[in-house]
Amino acid sequence: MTKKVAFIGAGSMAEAMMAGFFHSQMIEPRHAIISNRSSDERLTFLQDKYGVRTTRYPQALLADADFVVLTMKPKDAVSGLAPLIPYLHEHHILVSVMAGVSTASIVDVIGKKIPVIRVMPNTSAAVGKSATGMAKGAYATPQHLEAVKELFQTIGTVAVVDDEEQLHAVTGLAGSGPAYIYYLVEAMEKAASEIGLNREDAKELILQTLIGSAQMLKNSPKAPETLRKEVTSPGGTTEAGLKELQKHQCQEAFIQCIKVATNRSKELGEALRNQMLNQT
Ligand SMILES: NC(=O)C1=CN([C@@H]2O[C@H](COP(=O)(O)OP(=O)(O)OC[C@H]3O[C@@H](n4cnc5c(N)ncnc54)[C@H](OP(=O)(O)O)[C@@H]3O)[C@@H](O)[C@H]2O)C=CC1
Ligand SMILES: O=C(O)[C@@H]1CCC=N1
Repeated sequence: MTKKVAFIGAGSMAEAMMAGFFHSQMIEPRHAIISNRSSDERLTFLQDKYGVRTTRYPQALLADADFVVLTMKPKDAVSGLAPLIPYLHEHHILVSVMAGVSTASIVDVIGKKIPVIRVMPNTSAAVGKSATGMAKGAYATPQHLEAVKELFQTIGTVAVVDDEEQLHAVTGLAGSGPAYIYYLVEAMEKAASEIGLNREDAKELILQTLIGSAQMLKNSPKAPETLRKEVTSPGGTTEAGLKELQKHQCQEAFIQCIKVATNRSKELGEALRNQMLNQT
Protein backbone atom coordinates (compact mmCIF):
# COMPACT_ATOMS: atom_id res chain seq x y z
CA MET A 1 0.00 0.00 0.00
CA THR A 2 1.26 3.49 -0.79
CA LYS A 3 2.56 5.30 2.26
CA LYS A 4 1.76 8.91 3.08
CA VAL A 5 4.25 11.32 4.57
CA ALA A 6 3.87 14.64 6.36
CA PHE A 7 6.92 16.88 6.74
CA ILE A 8 7.03 19.42 9.59
CA GLY A 9 9.61 21.88 8.30
CA ALA A 10 10.32 22.73 4.67
CA GLY A 11 14.05 23.42 4.59
CA SER A 12 16.97 21.86 2.76
CA MET A 13 16.80 18.46 4.47
CA ALA A 14 13.05 18.10 3.91
CA GLU A 15 13.52 18.93 0.24
CA ALA A 16 16.46 16.52 -0.16
CA MET A 17 14.43 13.66 1.33
CA MET A 18 11.33 14.50 -0.66
CA ALA A 19 13.27 14.65 -3.91
CA GLY A 20 14.82 11.25 -3.11
CA PHE A 21 11.53 9.60 -2.12
CA PHE A 22 9.80 10.87 -5.25
CA HIS A 23 12.66 9.86 -7.51
CA SER A 24 12.65 6.33 -6.08
CA GLN A 25 8.86 6.30 -6.48
CA MET A 26 8.55 5.11 -2.87
CA ILE A 27 6.27 8.07 -2.22
CA GLU A 28 4.07 9.86 -4.73
CA PRO A 29 4.08 13.67 -4.54
CA ARG A 30 0.30 13.70 -4.01
CA HIS A 31 0.86 11.56 -0.91
CA ALA A 32 3.26 14.05 0.64
CA ILE A 33 2.21 17.12 2.56
CA ILE A 34 4.54 19.74 3.98
CA SER A 35 4.37 22.68 6.36
CA ASN A 36 6.71 25.27 7.79
CA ARG A 37 6.58 28.11 10.26
CA SER A 38 6.12 31.20 8.10
CA SER A 39 7.54 31.21 4.58
CA ASP A 40 4.63 31.05 2.10
CA GLU A 41 7.09 31.56 -0.72
CA ARG A 42 8.98 28.40 0.21
CA LEU A 43 5.80 26.29 0.36
CA THR A 44 4.68 27.62 -3.02
CA PHE A 45 8.10 26.80 -4.46
CA LEU A 46 7.92 23.19 -3.23
CA GLN A 47 4.33 22.81 -4.41
CA ASP A 48 5.22 24.09 -7.88
CA LYS A 49 8.45 22.11 -8.18
CA TYR A 50 7.32 18.72 -6.84
CA GLY A 51 3.52 18.76 -6.85
CA VAL A 52 3.32 18.21 -3.08
CA ARG A 53 0.45 19.46 -0.94
CA THR A 54 1.10 22.19 1.63
CA THR A 55 -0.78 23.34 4.72
CA ARG A 56 -0.25 24.85 8.15
CA TYR A 57 -3.37 23.25 9.65
CA PRO A 58 -2.15 20.47 11.96
CA GLN A 59 -5.29 18.40 11.50
CA ALA A 60 -4.98 18.45 7.70
CA LEU A 61 -1.27 17.79 7.96
CA LEU A 62 -1.66 14.64 10.03
CA ALA A 63 -5.03 13.33 8.83
CA ASP A 64 -3.73 10.74 6.34
CA ALA A 65 -0.08 10.52 7.36
CA ASP A 66 1.63 7.19 8.04
CA PHE A 67 5.02 8.86 8.65
CA VAL A 68 5.36 12.27 10.30
CA VAL A 69 8.85 13.53 9.56
CA LEU A 70 10.21 16.21 11.90
CA THR A 71 12.42 18.42 9.76
CA MET A 72 12.58 21.58 11.84
CA LYS A 73 15.72 22.72 13.69
CA PRO A 74 16.29 21.23 17.16
CA LYS A 75 15.58 24.61 18.78
CA ASP A 76 12.15 24.65 17.08
CA ALA A 77 11.16 21.15 18.22
CA VAL A 78 8.81 22.31 20.98
CA SER A 79 7.10 25.05 18.95
CA GLY A 80 6.84 22.74 15.94
CA LEU A 81 5.38 19.81 17.88
CA ALA A 82 3.00 21.70 20.18
CA PRO A 83 0.17 22.33 17.67
CA LEU A 84 0.35 18.73 16.45
CA ILE A 85 -0.10 17.08 19.84
CA PRO A 86 -3.93 16.80 19.83
CA TYR A 87 -3.83 15.13 16.40
CA LEU A 88 -0.90 12.76 16.97
CA HIS A 89 -1.87 9.15 17.64
CA GLU A 90 -0.13 5.84 18.22
CA HIS A 91 -0.72 4.80 14.60
CA HIS A 92 1.56 7.61 13.40
CA ILE A 93 5.25 6.79 13.07
CA LEU A 94 7.29 9.83 14.00
CA VAL A 95 10.57 10.14 12.17
CA SER A 96 12.88 12.78 13.61
CA VAL A 97 15.92 13.91 11.66
CA MET A 98 16.72 16.67 14.16
CA ALA A 99 20.40 16.62 15.09
CA GLY A 100 21.04 15.70 18.71
CA VAL A 101 17.39 15.42 19.76
CA SER A 102 16.65 12.20 21.63
CA THR A 103 13.54 10.12 21.08
CA ALA A 104 12.88 10.48 24.83
CA SER A 105 12.75 14.29 24.49
CA ILE A 106 10.24 14.00 21.65
CA VAL A 107 8.05 11.59 23.62
CA ASP A 108 8.23 13.94 26.63
CA VAL A 109 7.20 16.96 24.54
CA ILE A 110 4.26 15.04 23.05
CA GLY A 111 3.24 13.36 26.31
CA LYS A 112 1.93 10.25 24.53
CA LYS A 113 3.38 6.76 24.07
CA ILE A 114 4.11 7.38 20.44
CA PRO A 115 6.55 5.43 18.22
CA VAL A 116 9.55 7.58 17.36
CA ILE A 117 12.43 6.61 15.09
CA ARG A 118 15.44 8.93 15.21
CA VAL A 119 17.15 9.17 11.86
CA MET A 120 20.27 10.96 10.67
CA PRO A 121 20.35 11.20 6.87
CA ASN A 122 22.39 13.59 4.78
CA THR A 123 21.51 15.84 1.86
CA SER A 124 22.76 13.29 -0.68
CA ALA A 125 19.28 11.79 -0.12
CA ALA A 126 18.28 14.08 -3.00
CA VAL A 127 20.23 11.82 -5.41
CA GLY A 128 19.49 8.53 -3.61
CA LYS A 129 22.93 8.42 -1.94
CA SER A 130 22.32 9.34 1.69
CA ALA A 131 24.42 7.60 4.33
CA THR A 132 21.72 7.28 6.97
CA GLY A 133 21.91 6.10 10.58
CA MET A 134 18.87 5.33 12.71
CA ALA A 135 17.71 4.07 16.11
CA LYS A 136 14.32 3.38 17.62
CA GLY A 137 12.69 5.04 20.60
CA ALA A 138 11.06 3.34 23.59
CA TYR A 139 7.58 3.01 22.07
CA ALA A 140 8.67 1.98 18.60
CA THR A 141 8.55 -1.71 17.70
CA PRO A 142 10.98 -3.58 15.42
CA GLN A 143 8.18 -3.37 12.81
CA HIS A 144 8.14 0.45 13.05
CA LEU A 145 11.93 0.48 12.68
CA GLU A 146 11.73 -1.85 9.68
CA ALA A 147 9.12 0.36 7.99
CA VAL A 148 11.32 3.45 8.39
CA LYS A 149 14.41 1.53 7.29
CA GLU A 150 12.58 0.44 4.14
CA LEU A 151 11.63 4.05 3.46
CA PHE A 152 15.18 5.38 3.86
CA GLN A 153 16.77 2.51 1.93
CA THR A 154 15.12 4.01 -1.14
CA ILE A 155 17.34 7.10 -0.73
CA GLY A 156 20.64 5.47 0.18
CA THR A 157 22.23 3.13 2.70
CA VAL A 158 20.97 2.64 6.26
CA ALA A 159 22.90 1.67 9.39
CA VAL A 160 20.73 0.81 12.40
CA VAL A 161 22.60 1.54 15.63
CA ASP A 162 21.63 -0.28 18.85
CA ASP A 163 22.53 2.59 21.11
CA GLU A 164 20.73 5.82 20.19
CA GLU A 165 23.67 7.80 21.63
CA GLN A 166 25.75 6.67 18.64
CA LEU A 167 23.63 8.90 16.41
CA HIS A 168 25.68 11.87 17.64
CA ALA A 169 28.72 10.23 16.02
CA VAL A 170 26.72 9.38 12.88
CA THR A 171 25.81 13.07 12.70
CA GLY A 172 29.39 14.32 13.13
CA LEU A 173 30.67 11.86 10.54
CA ALA A 174 27.95 11.40 7.91
CA GLY A 175 25.13 13.90 8.59
CA SER A 176 27.57 16.79 8.32
CA GLY A 177 29.90 14.79 6.06
CA PRO A 178 28.85 16.18 2.67
CA ALA A 179 29.83 19.68 3.85
CA TYR A 180 33.39 18.54 4.57
CA ILE A 181 33.68 17.15 1.05
CA TYR A 182 32.20 20.31 -0.49
CA TYR A 183 34.70 22.36 1.53
CA LEU A 184 37.54 20.28 0.09
CA VAL A 185 36.16 20.77 -3.42
CA GLU A 186 35.98 24.55 -2.83
CA ALA A 187 39.69 24.45 -1.97
CA MET A 188 40.48 22.33 -5.05
CA GLU A 189 38.56 24.80 -7.24
CA LYS A 190 40.47 27.77 -5.79
CA ALA A 191 43.77 25.97 -6.31
CA ALA A 192 42.83 25.03 -9.88
CA SER A 193 42.17 28.67 -10.69
CA GLU A 194 45.46 29.77 -9.12
CA ILE A 195 47.45 27.16 -11.08
CA GLY A 196 45.91 28.28 -14.36
CA LEU A 197 43.13 25.79 -15.22
CA ASN A 198 39.84 27.04 -16.61
CA ARG A 199 36.67 26.48 -14.55
CA GLU A 200 35.06 23.88 -16.83
CA ASP A 201 38.16 21.71 -17.09
CA ALA A 202 38.82 22.04 -13.36
CA LYS A 203 35.23 21.05 -12.50
CA GLU A 204 35.40 17.93 -14.63
CA LEU A 205 38.85 16.94 -13.32
CA ILE A 206 37.86 17.42 -9.66
CA LEU A 207 34.55 15.61 -10.05
CA GLN A 208 36.06 12.63 -11.83
CA THR A 209 38.86 12.46 -9.26
CA LEU A 210 36.28 12.32 -6.46
CA ILE A 211 34.06 9.78 -8.20
CA GLY A 212 37.05 7.62 -9.17
CA SER A 213 38.47 7.66 -5.64
CA ALA A 214 35.06 6.86 -4.12
CA GLN A 215 34.61 3.99 -6.57
CA MET A 216 38.10 2.66 -5.75
CA LEU A 217 37.32 2.83 -2.02
CA LYS A 218 34.09 0.97 -2.65
CA ASN A 219 35.33 -1.71 -5.07
CA SER A 220 38.92 -2.33 -4.03
CA PRO A 221 39.77 -4.62 -1.09
CA LYS A 222 42.71 -2.33 -0.32
CA ALA A 223 42.74 0.02 2.68
CA PRO A 224 42.66 3.79 2.02
CA GLU A 225 46.25 3.99 3.25
CA THR A 226 47.37 1.43 0.64
CA LEU A 227 45.48 3.23 -2.11
CA ARG A 228 47.14 6.49 -1.03
CA LYS A 229 50.59 4.90 -1.07
CA GLU A 230 49.97 3.60 -4.60
CA VAL A 231 49.52 7.20 -5.79
CA THR A 232 52.58 8.43 -3.93
CA SER A 233 55.76 7.85 -5.95
CA PRO A 234 58.93 8.36 -3.86
CA GLY A 235 60.25 11.84 -4.54
CA GLY A 236 57.27 12.60 -6.76
CA THR A 237 54.46 15.15 -6.89
CA THR A 238 52.02 13.49 -4.47
CA GLU A 239 54.66 13.12 -1.78
CA ALA A 240 55.48 16.81 -2.12
CA GLY A 241 51.80 17.73 -1.86
CA LEU A 242 51.04 15.42 1.06
CA LYS A 243 54.04 16.78 2.99
CA GLU A 244 52.39 20.19 2.84
CA LEU A 245 49.10 18.73 4.19
CA GLN A 246 51.02 17.05 7.02
CA LYS A 247 52.82 20.33 7.78
CA HIS A 248 49.38 21.89 8.31
CA GLN A 249 48.20 18.88 10.34
CA CYS A 250 45.32 18.33 7.96
CA GLN A 251 44.48 14.84 9.15
CA GLU A 252 44.42 15.96 12.78
CA ALA A 253 42.20 18.90 11.76
CA PHE A 254 39.73 16.52 10.08
CA ILE A 255 39.65 14.23 13.11
CA GLN A 256 39.03 17.21 15.35
CA CYS A 257 36.35 18.52 12.98
CA ILE A 258 34.36 15.28 13.26
CA LYS A 259 34.76 15.16 17.04
CA VAL A 260 33.63 18.77 17.46
CA ALA A 261 30.60 18.18 15.20
CA THR A 262 29.72 15.05 17.22
CA ASN A 263 29.95 17.03 20.41
CA ARG A 264 27.81 19.81 18.96
CA SER A 265 25.08 17.23 18.30
CA LYS A 266 25.13 16.35 22.03
CA GLU A 267 24.96 20.05 22.91
CA LEU A 268 21.93 20.59 20.65
CA GLY A 269 20.11 17.74 22.40
CA GLU A 270 21.01 19.13 25.84
CA ALA A 271 19.93 22.66 24.83
CA LEU A 272 16.49 21.31 23.91
CA ARG A 273 16.21 19.48 27.26
CA ASN A 274 17.08 22.72 29.08
CA GLN A 275 14.54 24.60 26.99
CA MET A 276 11.92 21.98 27.98
CA LEU A 277 12.85 22.24 31.68
CA ASN A 278 12.59 26.04 31.60
CA GLN A 279 9.11 25.83 30.10
CA THR A 280 7.70 23.56 32.83
N1 LIG B 1 20.76 20.18 6.36
C1 LIG B 1 21.31 18.98 6.56
O1 LIG B 1 22.27 18.58 5.87
C2 LIG B 1 20.76 18.07 7.60
C3 LIG B 1 19.85 18.51 8.52
N2 LIG B 1 19.36 17.66 9.48
C4 LIG B 1 18.36 18.15 10.43
O2 LIG B 1 17.23 18.52 9.68
C5 LIG B 1 16.56 19.59 10.33
C6 LIG B 1 16.30 20.69 9.33
O3 LIG B 1 17.52 21.17 8.84
P1 LIG B 1 17.56 22.11 7.56
O4 LIG B 1 16.59 21.58 6.56
O5 LIG B 1 18.98 22.26 7.21
O6 LIG B 1 16.98 23.46 8.19
P2 LIG B 1 16.28 24.70 7.48
O7 LIG B 1 16.56 25.88 8.34
O8 LIG B 1 16.65 24.72 6.05
O9 LIG B 1 14.71 24.35 7.61
C7 LIG B 1 14.02 24.37 8.81
C8 LIG B 1 12.54 24.37 8.49
O10 LIG B 1 11.81 24.25 9.71
C9 LIG B 1 10.72 25.15 9.64
N3 LIG B 1 10.20 25.45 10.98
C10 LIG B 1 10.78 26.18 11.95
N4 LIG B 1 9.95 26.25 13.02
C11 LIG B 1 8.85 25.55 12.69
C12 LIG B 1 7.63 25.28 13.35
N5 LIG B 1 7.39 25.75 14.59
N6 LIG B 1 6.69 24.55 12.71
C13 LIG B 1 6.91 24.06 11.46
N7 LIG B 1 8.05 24.28 10.78
C14 LIG B 1 9.00 25.02 11.40
C15 LIG B 1 11.28 26.36 8.93
O11 LIG B 1 10.21 27.18 8.46
P3 LIG B 1 10.44 28.78 8.15
O12 LIG B 1 11.53 28.83 7.12
O13 LIG B 1 9.12 29.22 7.63
O14 LIG B 1 10.85 29.37 9.46
C16 LIG B 1 12.05 25.65 7.82
O15 LIG B 1 11.18 25.30 6.77
C17 LIG B 1 17.43 20.02 11.49
O16 LIG B 1 16.89 19.53 12.69
C18 LIG B 1 18.78 19.39 11.21
O17 LIG B 1 19.45 19.03 12.39
C19 LIG B 1 19.72 16.35 9.53
C20 LIG B 1 20.61 15.85 8.64
C21 LIG B 1 21.26 16.66 7.64
O1 LIG C 1 24.53 21.27 10.65
C1 LIG C 1 23.59 20.67 11.20
O2 LIG C 1 23.33 20.90 12.38
C2 LIG C 1 22.81 19.66 10.43
C3 LIG C 1 22.85 18.30 11.07
C4 LIG C 1 23.71 17.47 10.18
C5 LIG C 1 23.91 18.29 9.00
N1 LIG C 1 23.38 19.47 9.12
